[in-house]
Amino acid sequence: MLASVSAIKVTDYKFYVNGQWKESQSGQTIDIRSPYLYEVMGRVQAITKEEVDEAIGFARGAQIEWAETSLQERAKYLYKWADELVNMQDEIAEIIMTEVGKGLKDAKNEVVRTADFIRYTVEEALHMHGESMKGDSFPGGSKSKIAMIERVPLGVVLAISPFNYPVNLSAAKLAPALIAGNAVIFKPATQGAISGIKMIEALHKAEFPKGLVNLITGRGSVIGDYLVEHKGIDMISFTGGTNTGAHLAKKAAMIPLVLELGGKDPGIVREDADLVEAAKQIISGAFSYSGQRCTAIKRVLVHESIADELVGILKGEIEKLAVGSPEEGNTVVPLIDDQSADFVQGLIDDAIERGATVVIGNKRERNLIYPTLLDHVTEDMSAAWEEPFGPVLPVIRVSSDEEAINIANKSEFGLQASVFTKDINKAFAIANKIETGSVQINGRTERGPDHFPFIGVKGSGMGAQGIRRSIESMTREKVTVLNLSL
Ligand SMILES: NC(=O)c1ccc[n+]([C@@H]2O[C@H](COP(=O)([O-])OP(=O)(O)OC[C@H]3O[C@@H](n4cnc5c(N)ncnc54)[C@H](O)[C@@H]3O)[C@@H](O)[C@H]2O)c1
Repeated sequence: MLASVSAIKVTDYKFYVNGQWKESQSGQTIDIRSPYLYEVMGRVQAITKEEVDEAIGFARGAQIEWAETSLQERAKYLYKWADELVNMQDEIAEIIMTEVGKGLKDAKNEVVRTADFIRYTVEEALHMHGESMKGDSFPGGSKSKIAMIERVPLGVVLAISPFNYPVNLSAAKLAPALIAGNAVIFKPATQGAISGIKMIEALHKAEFPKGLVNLITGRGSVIGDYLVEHKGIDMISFTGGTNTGAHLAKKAAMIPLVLELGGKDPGIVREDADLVEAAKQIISGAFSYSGQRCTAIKRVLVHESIADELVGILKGEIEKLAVGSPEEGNTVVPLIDDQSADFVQGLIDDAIERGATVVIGNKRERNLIYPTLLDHVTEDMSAAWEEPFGPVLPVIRVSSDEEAINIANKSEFGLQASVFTKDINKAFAIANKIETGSVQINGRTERGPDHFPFIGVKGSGMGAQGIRRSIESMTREKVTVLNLSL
């Protein structure tokens, strides 16, 4: 059973516009329910379209002056924000835990990692330089023509983030946008909005210019499409599900978009792999935070000759996983809501019905799904293709590297993949053929370290994140040509 040590104090949170915390004119709020305490922990404002217009108006005004300030000056504000986050780490981590059901240690790591992210972003920006070109390198061109190429901000960036890393994935949009001279409209995931509000409380303490960052909360049905189609938005940086991302991409016309979406990352295990090490990586990849990570390992493609042995080791590792409330530091915790748990259970039920074997798991208490390992999963089962965002790991047995590559690439997703083998040549041969943004050799799939480029292809996204790439995506090149009389 889930234990609760928290006494919940329900707080009404305001939204943040022009440097002030405000209640919405709508008079309406949205309840935020803790996924494991099953109680309302707070309420956020359901803001109106007029308030969206107002926030974007303030952002547009503030951005002009902000872009004029020196990089060193902008850096000072961001460093201060990072310091304030570290000062507030206990308070913010407690909120992340209660709101999205993440263990306290991981929640605290998320906050500290975010401060590191912000600092690194500043340092990266301080070391980015433009370039110059002379005209005479092109046939017929003249030495007297010199192009100076610099990066300039895009204007107002709309940052939309998902529930699972409500602070880190939000700051991963705000920090590059701000250091590059943009203003931000930040729309956190509804479940995750209070964590986002806390992050902005830290930002408020850093005394950024008013209106530069505005946090808006509201019902997706009222403000979602309105925001995305708004003429005052110059770029959208979105992280979330593939369906939401695809919907948004259709709505947003003629502005740059970066989309980081869902995944179905395979762990490919060759015959020659160190099975004990591979199993450790796979289990941590698949089950930390109940698999609610975009880069969780979401299927195992294993050579049939070693499949029994691997499945045995995986089962042993799963037996060691702690299951229950995040307040007790468990690895497998209740899912974000009942609907998500129903979806995961549906995938398990469908696989069993079609002949998969339950090695361990298939047990549920409300939205807590016990870690489940399914063997003999075949291509006709939804578990082979759908992203569960929950603690279920399907094992698909293959007879060759080619078959593994083929099944890996048949997926609509293309985020990451892991290849486990002792043969580095084979590892590269497989990696070269895998259609994902990144391939991990002998390691679990994961986003960090945060300065690596992070790329989703096919249904997993568009464009790139990773500190330098994010700054580049939120700026454009501007060319000034000097025509000398030589
Ligand atoms: N690739 C990555 O970097 C990455 C990282 C984390 C999570 N994810 C993915 O995110 C998903 C889980 O997160 P989620 O459940 O919060 O995703 P989601 O798609 O339900 O929501 C993401 C965000 O979109 C907003 N939204 C919903 N409808 C909208 C609309 N019409 N217009 C504008 N915004 C709208 C939500 O309020 C939220 O802020 C998983 O699929 C996971 O793989 C991807």
